[in-house]
Amino acid sequence: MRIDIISIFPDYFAPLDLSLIGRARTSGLLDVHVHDLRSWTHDRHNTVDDTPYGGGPGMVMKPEPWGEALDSVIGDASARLILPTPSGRPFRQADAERLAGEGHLVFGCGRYEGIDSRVAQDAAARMPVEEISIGDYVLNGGESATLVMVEAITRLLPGVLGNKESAVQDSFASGGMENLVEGPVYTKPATWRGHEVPPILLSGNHGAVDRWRRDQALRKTARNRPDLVAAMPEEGLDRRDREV
Ligand SMILES: NC(=O)c1ccno1
Repeated sequence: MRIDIISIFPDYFAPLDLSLIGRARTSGLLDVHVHDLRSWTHDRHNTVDDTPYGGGPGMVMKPEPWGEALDSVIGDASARLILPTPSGRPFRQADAERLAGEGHLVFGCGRYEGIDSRVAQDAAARMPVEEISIGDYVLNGGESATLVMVEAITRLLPGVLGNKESAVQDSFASGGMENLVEGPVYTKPATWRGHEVPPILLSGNHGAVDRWRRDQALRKTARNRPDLVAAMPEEGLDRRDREV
């Protein structure tokens, strides 16, 4: 997968050199290019914003630099443009799984009051454009949201996680964890400050452990995310599952 990120703060993406993503880049599993939007400005102040038409507070990002940046970055027709914005569709694990199947993603990080809307309109004439929100809150720009989405997406690429099974058991993962969050996890020592690891986990009975883990996932989901329990298909739950 190739990922291009356009931002006025390219240094924001230094974390993409670290840990699993950094190793995926080094190994060639992932090809990430970060671009400074100001590279596509032509005035001595490298201007990227201006006052909004119609008045109002703040500044809007000018379309010209974005248009030139996207023209330059998006060579192939298969690219998909992602625009992080609080007004976008909610980002879910299913989206991370879907986008992990793409060959080329381009993230456009807006700042100020946002990017002139004609940029997305112009881009949509030649590629899929998705406005996506990582949550119902406002950030100072799209950079943090891009980091979140890049991590959620690229960790699913084959070979990035040490054990691909862990992705299958993740909260919200398709294939059995939709609408569920993971239950509690434990490791050695078996006793710590008087707290015991649940004996079932020491039993060696894998079937019983799997059932216990499923039950704990349901209980934690009911406690922390009753909205997900409400969304579960009725046939997947008995009354007990809905209780904490
Ligand atoms: N909630 C979001 O995804 C977002 C992106 C930029 N500002 O907020």
